[in-house]
Amino acid sequence: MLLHIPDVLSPAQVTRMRDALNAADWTDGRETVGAQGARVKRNQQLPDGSPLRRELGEVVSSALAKHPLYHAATLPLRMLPPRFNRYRGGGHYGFHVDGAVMALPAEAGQLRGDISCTLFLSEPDTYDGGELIVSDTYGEHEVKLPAGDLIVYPSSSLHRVQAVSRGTRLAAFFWVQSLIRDDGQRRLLFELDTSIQRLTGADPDAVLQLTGVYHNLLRRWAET
Ligand SMILES: O=C(O)CCC(=O)C(=O)O
Ligand SMILES: [Fe+2]
Repeated sequence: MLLHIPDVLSPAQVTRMRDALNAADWTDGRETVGAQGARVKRNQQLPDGSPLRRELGEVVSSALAKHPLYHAATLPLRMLPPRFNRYRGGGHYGFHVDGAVMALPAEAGQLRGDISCTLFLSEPDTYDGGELIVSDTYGEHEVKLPAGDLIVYPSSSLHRVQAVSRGTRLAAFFWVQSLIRDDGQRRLLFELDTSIQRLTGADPDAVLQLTGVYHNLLRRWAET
């Protein structure tokens, strides 16, 4: 499921983040991928160990923790601390698939990447190109969102970032291991949850029964 989650960061948070990123030291994005990814990746990232990455990553993580739509859509079990990237002057990232299993920091074990996330930090009219293109069984989807908005999509999808021919595209990106590994099951739960929210107040008995169904499906399918 490809889902647009608006307003993860406020305009003030985005502005503060962009100011800090514009003054930051950047490193070659190829440092965090294997040989296959390095062949198609032409962007820059904040160094993994940089204090700024940690500080801004915590702002993103705590904004997500408070976002009901993000929780309903991803059912997160754990996430990799966000990284930050920058594309400009023709920077791009060709078609690739994200790694299936990644190491968590501080030897905290591993994460299975179920869901890939990009949080846009530059306003779309300040750069040309930079669309995230996600390919799935229904074709290719082009995504370019307002600053502060998030796109989530299955990590199993091939995806790429179009070259940025004017301006600068800044973003945060990260991976989530979901309680629900299967994208189809996660989508069903999300649709059920969304309908229950809409019904709330209308028919308390029906809402109670459907809430039971939701939790019992989650109980069947969740892996912790
Ligand atoms: O910049 C983006 O939107 C996506 C980056 C990406 O696909 C990756 O780093 O694996
Ligand atoms: Fe990727």
